[in-house]
Amino acid sequence: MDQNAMKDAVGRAAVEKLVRSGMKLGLGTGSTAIPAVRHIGLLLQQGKLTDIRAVPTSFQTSIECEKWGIPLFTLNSAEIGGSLDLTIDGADEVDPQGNCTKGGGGALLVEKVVAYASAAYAIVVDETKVVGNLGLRFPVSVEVVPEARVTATKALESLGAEVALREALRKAGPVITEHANILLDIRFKKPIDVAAMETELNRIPGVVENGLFTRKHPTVFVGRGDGSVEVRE
Ligand SMILES: O=C[C@H](O)[C@H](O)[C@H](O)COP(=O)(O)O
Repeated sequence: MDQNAMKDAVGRAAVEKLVRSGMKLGLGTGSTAIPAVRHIGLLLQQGKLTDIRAVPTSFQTSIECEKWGIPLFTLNSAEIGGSLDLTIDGADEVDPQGNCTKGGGGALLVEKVVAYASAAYAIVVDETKVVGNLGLRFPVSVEVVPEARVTATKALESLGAEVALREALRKAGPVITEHANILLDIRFKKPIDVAAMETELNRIPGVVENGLFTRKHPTVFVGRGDGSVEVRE
């Protein structure tokens, strides 16, 4: 089974197991979360799901919801009231405890606000994302105000990280996030205390948010090459 089919299968499995009519849902970003969004859209169109109120985590997710007619709100909307029943999202890496890193698609800021406002949290990944320790192979994303690029880089290096400014692919210059910030990609040479590091990174002046997600205990859906989906509660 190829990776796209795996992502479809894992997204569908999470929706089938967890999404119910009447829910206030946070919807994630990226190539693994979007198939879950599509499946919700399909179930709505088929009348198998009703009364879904969705909060998207990015421009990409909003567009997908618009395509499917999924009713969109913000966390501030009266219909949402700042709390969600469930959020389904992807991840860059996930460890055996369910801690994860996010932000490979640049959407970590709203993703974290939405995740931490959700009663239940589900992560959908393919098996290549499961690691023993976070941040050694795939970098941890750190969203920083542009004015703090150099000072934040120095502070991150003093925490033992290798730091790289995320460059845009088809534009000269850095990636600019949906909130007009830059992204620093940081990689560690040895295992870190992920919960402590999530707090520590946000203490650096100019850091808006970081891609370590350690304060929720998600249900993790892992798509495997043989087409099966493992559910880790
Ligand atoms: O900023 C993007 C998000 O955190 C994504 O959920 C994460 O990067 C995983 O994306 P994908 O499923 O495309 O690998």
